[in-house]
Amino acid sequence: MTLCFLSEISLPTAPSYAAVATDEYWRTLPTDDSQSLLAQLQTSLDIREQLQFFSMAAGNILPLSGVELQTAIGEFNAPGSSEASYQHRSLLMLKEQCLAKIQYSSDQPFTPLLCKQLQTLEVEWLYPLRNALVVTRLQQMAMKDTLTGLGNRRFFDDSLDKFVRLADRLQQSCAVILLDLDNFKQVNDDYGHSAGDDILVAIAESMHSTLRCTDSLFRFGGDEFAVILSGDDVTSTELIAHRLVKAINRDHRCQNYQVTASAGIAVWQPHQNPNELFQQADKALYAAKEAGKNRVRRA
Ligand SMILES: Nc1nc2c(ncn2[C@@H]2O[C@H](COP(=O)(O)OP(=O)(O)OP(=O)(O)O)[C@@H](O)[C@H]2O)c(=O)[nH]1
Repeated sequence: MTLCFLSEISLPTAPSYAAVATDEYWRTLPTDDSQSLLAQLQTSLDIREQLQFFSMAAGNILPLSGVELQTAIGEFNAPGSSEASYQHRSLLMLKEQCLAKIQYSSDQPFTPLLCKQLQTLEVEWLYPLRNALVVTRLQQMAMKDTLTGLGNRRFFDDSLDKFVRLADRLQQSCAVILLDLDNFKQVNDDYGHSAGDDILVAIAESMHSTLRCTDSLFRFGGDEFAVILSGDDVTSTELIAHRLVKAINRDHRCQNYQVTASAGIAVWQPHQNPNELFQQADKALYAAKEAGKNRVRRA
């Protein structure tokens, strides 16, 4: 028996259902039979955790190799999910509202009886899932800048904290790029606030397409953006900062309004706290402005 699933499991009572479904060992694990699925689902507002509970219960109906949930806020897979010969799809509907599409995979066919049993289980999930979706959506909204859709200042602060702690623990590195538009006030003054907003959106798009999806990009404040890099990407911090500044230079909308950008970068040093790292990047940004704007400076 491969125990590799165990390390991925955060909930002691909810191991990967894929492992449960395919291995005898799991039946000997202590389980809390007194807890119904509904009671378990009600202990969490985290969609991944709920999916784990649900998948465990579904895995008792037939051996499953995967459960995939598609919702308006993202797609989620039960841990250990893999492809199999048979699929069964279902819509999780609550009062004519489609909360999610669910797809089960198994090496056994889904008979009408099994489908009915799965449906009974799905009904138990509807309200807890609805609550988890609402909470997750609200959390996402609280972390987003409404104009550009990028992460906001709060998200940046949380992320920087996490990246620094991770760097410390794994003895890796991380870096911050702070980027501030040059002469942006002039756009608002000359062409109006709405033209300024359009430029901010265009710049967010342009920066987003310049970065890889693993990079974390935030709109930090009015015309300030931030990027956090970690792991191997840190060695390319300077290159990435130059690429971002160039991308803004090349954007025809920025050219039209004569908007450029300055960037300051700082690479995390062991034992530095997030605030110190940020202050360093901010100083470097100030130096880039002082040196004539439209350039990158390193702390
Ligand atoms: N359109 C728009 N403007 C904003 C928004 N948030 C902040 N601003 C404006 O952004 C400008 C930022 O000010 P500064 O950073 O001092 O202006 P700047 O001209 O870029 O100055 P330098 O950084 O020295 O080049 C201010 O005029 C703010 O009113 C927003 O959401 N939309």
